[in-house]
Amino acid sequence: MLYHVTMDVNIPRDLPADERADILAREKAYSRDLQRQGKWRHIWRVAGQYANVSILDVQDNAELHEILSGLPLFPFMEIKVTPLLRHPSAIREDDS
Ligand SMILES: O=C(O)CC1=CCC(=O)O1
Repeated sequence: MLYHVTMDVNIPRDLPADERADILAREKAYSRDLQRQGKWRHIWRVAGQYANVSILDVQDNAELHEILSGLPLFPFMEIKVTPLLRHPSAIREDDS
């Protein structure tokens, strides 16, 4: 199943710099691993915001929840999920 996910990040200003750097490094490794697995298909920065728009391709709601709640930045994110399905007018065969 495909999901459109928006992640707004809000890291507290008083978080120690070394802790912040550690979380960001783990976040990057975690998302890159999922991208390599094909589960995290797209990640885009939202211009002018500390936020991203992502497309995830996972088995079901339970797997999506497991992945999102495992994000190192999860405690500092507001996440919105929209389930997607193929549009009847879509012409790309390799994109569902
Ligand atoms: O910087 C972000 O948008 C948060 C994030 C999610 C996955 C990742 O690598 O960074």
